Amino acid sequence: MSYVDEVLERVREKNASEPEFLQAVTEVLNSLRPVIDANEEVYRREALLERLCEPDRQFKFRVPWVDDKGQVQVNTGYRVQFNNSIGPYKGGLRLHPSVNIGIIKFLGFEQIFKNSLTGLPIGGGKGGSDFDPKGKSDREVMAFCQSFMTELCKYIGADTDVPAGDIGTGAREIGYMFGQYKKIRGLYEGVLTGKGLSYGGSLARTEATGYGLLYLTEEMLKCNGHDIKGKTVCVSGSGNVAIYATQKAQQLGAKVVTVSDSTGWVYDPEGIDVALLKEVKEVKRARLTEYAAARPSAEYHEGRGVWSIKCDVALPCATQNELLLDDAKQLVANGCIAVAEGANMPTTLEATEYLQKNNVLFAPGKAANAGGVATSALEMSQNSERLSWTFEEVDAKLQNIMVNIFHNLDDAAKRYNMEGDYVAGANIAGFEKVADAMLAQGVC
Ligand SMILES: NC(=O)C1=CN([C@@H]2O[C@H](COP(=O)(O)OP(=O)(O)OC[C@H]3O[C@@H](n4cnc5c(N)ncnc54)[C@H](O)[C@@H]3O)[C@@H](O)[C@H]2O)C=CC1
Ligand SMILES: O=C(O)CCC(=O)C(=O)O
Repeated sequence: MSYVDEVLERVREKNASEPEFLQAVTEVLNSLRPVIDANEEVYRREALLERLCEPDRQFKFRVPWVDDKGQVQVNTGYRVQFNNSIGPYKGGLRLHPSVNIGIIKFLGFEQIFKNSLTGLPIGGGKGGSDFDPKGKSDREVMAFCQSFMTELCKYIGADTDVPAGDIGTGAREIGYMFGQYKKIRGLYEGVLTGKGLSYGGSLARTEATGYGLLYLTEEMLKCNGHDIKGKTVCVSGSGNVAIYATQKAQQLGAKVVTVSDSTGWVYDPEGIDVALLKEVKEVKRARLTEYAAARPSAEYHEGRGVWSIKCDVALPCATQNELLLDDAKQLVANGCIAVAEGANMPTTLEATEYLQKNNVLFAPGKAANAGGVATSALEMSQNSERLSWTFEEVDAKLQNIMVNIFHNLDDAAKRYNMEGDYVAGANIAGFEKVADAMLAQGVC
């Protein structure tokens, strides 16, 4: 049995109740086969893959807090410190009722390769809680965040582990967590990214994941003889990533015609009105029904359906496993030429394979959405040097990083005779640096 198959079997046995983690490991290890085969003796002796698939450590803790009625509520908090061979653990905090250890492990595992692809010195980690900020008052969100940080602050620090936002964690939550960290630890340091601009945040971090997604998509299209200008784009989600992906796509001359949330979706053939979307989602924290009510050209539909709309480019920006095989078939039938993942692992393995087999350009999330964490690393640099850069400086660095990521994964795929397979290219390019660092640092 090959080394990859042996490790996959062991990982499946050990993590049988964590389907998302198994999905992520299976995708990565399968596409690394040519690299592993070429170095099998050393990797096997050093148990490199076993070490890569086992987090350095994981924390699970109780998060008690008091709601507005005086009732004590209890949630579960997690932080998985997956791999710090190339830098301090770095990765977001997800606040969503679906959060469990398997989801945090899949996200932390993906983060190792994504962070490596940025070219910046950051390792992989992820955390979160099953707390749902939706429908909670600001006071309740603050109470939760303070309690969450009261425990988390024991394990993190500007040079050890630097969390950030993810689903359900935006500037408000990061602010409350930063305040609590500072109060308990007595340190004013860059322990979190995505901070507000008045206390150490970076310009362009809010926009970075969505903008970065478009910079990479634009480069991928250009290198394959297409222009983003004039293209019709379907976006899913309507959170941080979706909003700024939509904004940048429209700035680049494309037309975005859909967005969605967990209850429904909007089709707006005249193009999504970003100012209205921001008002509904960022200011009012309301449902998309409010967008449709205020926009005569928009249709609102319950449930899922974004991928049924004809488009040239699809940008899944909501959550994992939201683009299924049937969606992929529909996209291909409608003439879609490119899919770039704004979310983490939004496309199932079967859907990805189908898209690739049908010559749809496919940019995986660990490359396409790396602009967020890359800009977080730029925020860490600014915090360390006690300076802040202009929006234009950060945006230019982001653009450069995203274009480089595309070329690195394109080159990696070509080196292993898999030209055009950007999934394999991203995994290989991300893996090589981490593997070198792990081997150089000995058995640890
Ligand atoms: N915020 C960031 O900088 C980064 C985020 N990501 C990923 O992008 C994705 C979106 O994250 P954000 O925009 O930050 O979160 P967000 O909390 O701002 O927005 C999440 C969006 O997804 C939708 N959503 C959540 N669960 C859903 C479901 N089950 N079905 C349909 N829609 C659902 C929500 O309604 C919302 O529109 C996630 O996969 C996240 O891990 C990846 C890289 C960086
Ligand atoms: O900005 C960060 O540190 C993390 C962003 C994130 O969670 C992600 O890339 O999925």
